[in-house]
Amino acid sequence: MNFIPRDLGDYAFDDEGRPLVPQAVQDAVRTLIRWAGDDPEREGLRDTPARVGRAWRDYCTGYDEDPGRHLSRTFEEVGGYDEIVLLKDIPFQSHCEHHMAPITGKASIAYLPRDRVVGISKLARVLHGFARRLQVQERLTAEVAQSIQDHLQPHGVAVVIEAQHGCMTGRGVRTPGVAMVTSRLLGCFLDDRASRRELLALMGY
Ligand SMILES: Nc1nc2c(ncn2[C@@H]2O[C@H](COP(=O)(O)OP(=O)(O)OP(=O)(O)O)[C@@H](O)[C@H]2O)c(=O)[nH]1
Ligand SMILES: [Zn+2]
Repeated sequence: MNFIPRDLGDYAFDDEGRPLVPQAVQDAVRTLIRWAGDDPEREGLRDTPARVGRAWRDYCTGYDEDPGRHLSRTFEEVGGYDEIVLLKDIPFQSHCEHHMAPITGKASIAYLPRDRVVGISKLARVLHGFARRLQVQERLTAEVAQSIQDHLQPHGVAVVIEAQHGCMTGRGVRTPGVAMVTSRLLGCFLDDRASRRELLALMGY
């Protein structure tokens, strides 16, 4: 799993339980403020470097976990249920690795259980574990699908993500209102047309 050790020191927390932000991180934010054209010493910006550091710890908590761990607790007794399980339109936020701009969207995650199911919230937890990192949407989609495949070994997995990229709306091409759609289908959803049709109908596509 893709754990990246932070090379700026161990986590430490202040009296209120907030993470302390290393000086190097605060200096980097101060430099960025200067580069943006403002004065990091003016009153309104004085605490901003520490806030930004804490915010980025918060955006990127996915590096602190193996999202697949959420899938380790499974249930076998589900009354013989052997149809598609779909968690639809899960809202999420991520950040693009090119500009570190927000990616906001929704994901639909489905699987066809073989003999084990997971608590349904765990599918959303897996999504957030991969989303709270610097990402491209294609990799996020593939990682969520592969994690479910590896841990549950179901008959099939499908992940469809629709998202808007802040780097396309607030800057650059400045084109709001467009959604990027990505999908990863595995197992029966890839190989079997009837399963795929049923899945896409359930998802509303
Ligand atoms: N495929 C893909 N592209 C992404 C994603 N997030 C951001 N991008 C794109 O990454 C590309 C980076 O392109 P570059 O030409 O290196 O960077 P840039 O000069 O800032 O590009 P513009 O955004 O077109 O101004 C841009 O086209 C972004 O729209 C993503 O999740 N998947
Ligand atoms: Zn971007």
